[in-house]
Amino acid sequence: MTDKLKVAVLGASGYTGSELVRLLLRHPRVELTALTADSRAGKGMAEVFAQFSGINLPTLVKIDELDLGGIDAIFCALPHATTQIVLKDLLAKKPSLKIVDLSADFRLEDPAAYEKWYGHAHQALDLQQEAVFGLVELYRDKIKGARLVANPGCHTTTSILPIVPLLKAGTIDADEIAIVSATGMSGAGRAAKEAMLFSEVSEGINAYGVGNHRHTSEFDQEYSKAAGHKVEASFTPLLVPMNRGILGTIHVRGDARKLHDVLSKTYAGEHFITVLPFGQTPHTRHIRGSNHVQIGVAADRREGRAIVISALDNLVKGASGQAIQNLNVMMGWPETTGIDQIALFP
Ligand SMILES: NC(=O)C1=CN([C@@H]2O[C@H](COP(=O)(O)OP(=O)(O)OC[C@H]3O[C@@H](n4cnc5c(N)ncnc54)[C@H](OP(=O)(O)O)[C@@H]3O)[C@@H](O)[C@H]2O)C=CC1
Ligand SMILES: CC(=O)N[C@@H](CCC(=O)OP(=O)(O)O)C(=O)O
Repeated sequence: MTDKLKVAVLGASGYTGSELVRLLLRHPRVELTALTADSRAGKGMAEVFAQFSGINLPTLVKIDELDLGGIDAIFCALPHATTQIVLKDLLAKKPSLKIVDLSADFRLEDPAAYEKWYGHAHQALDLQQEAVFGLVELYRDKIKGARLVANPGCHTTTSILPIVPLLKAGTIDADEIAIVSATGMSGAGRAAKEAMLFSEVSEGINAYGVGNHRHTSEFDQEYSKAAGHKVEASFTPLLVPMNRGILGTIHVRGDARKLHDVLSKTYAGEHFITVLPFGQTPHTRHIRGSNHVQIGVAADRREGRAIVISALDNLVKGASGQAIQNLNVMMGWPETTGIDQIALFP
């Protein structure tokens, strides 16, 4: 037990926090030392999530009750804006902490872009500059030496992974990328919201954040870096009445066979990314509960255009699984440690 990394999960009473606890309980090199909550502080995990009944876990405490002396690393699963204030304070108290943050607070490199998309000035600019964008398959080397890693958003992980290699290879027209990304409802978190009630969401599907969803800023940043010039993709998220999963459908201009070839070669050695045979496209059922991403490429009937489809679980590769993959890289552990389970199917 003594050589295990002592880990705290901030926001363990939320969806991504509880998913971290579920996954970390199977991680052989981590000891879950502290769990925090806000309104649910003082409760046991089993009172908040019955799936943890009978499991021995620390009681949920407020963040200011944490004993940092006994903590080596932190997963932060708190709301945007709150996160930057909390992490600035914790790192000032204990600079040696390793942190993987699941919020959007440290994903954008440009403070002006943050201010534009999030409506206020960043409160921890030094940390924003220090943070590494936590998409392991693209930034593995930088993540290795990082103290603070910013896990990307779930919609963005889904559609950055297939498009960045194509932009780097110059095989698609950077001015013609249109993403429609369908998400399950757990992406909205556990806090009660009228728009997320069963009767508001079931038996229907709707677009939201049309033309101005804040994830657009992450696409702009990563697509522009890959292309070497400014890229602005079109992005429309859809809310569908399922619990987990994201399916990104991306329309591009390029030769479908070539795109498939580039993606197959790029991801040939990646454990968590599967490029399906040409013409075959993924289903969210086949990645549910796993850290895997499945990518398909099909030819559009219009010559010179292609359709790329990508699927992942928003709570795993889109959040908590990817966060653990990041910690594994930061610690120099095998990248799949604790997160190599196959999807839950049917
Ligand atoms: N859900 C998803 O699929 C994804 C979410 N994310 C991001 O991850 C983060 C967490 O999301 P999610 O788990 O869905 O959110 P939830 O709403 O389910 O959980 C939020 C957690 O934060 C705690 N909390 C809320 N306000 C405060 C505060 N002021 N101080 C301290 N703790 C607070 C809550 O405590 P309590 O319940 O006790 O009030 C709860 O534990 C967000 O930044 C989100 O954008 C990123 C990728 C995917
Ligand atoms: C259904 C739903 O509301 N989903 C969230 C995505 C959550 C996520 O990945 O992203 P952030 O960490 O950037 O919040 C949304 O569209 O804002």
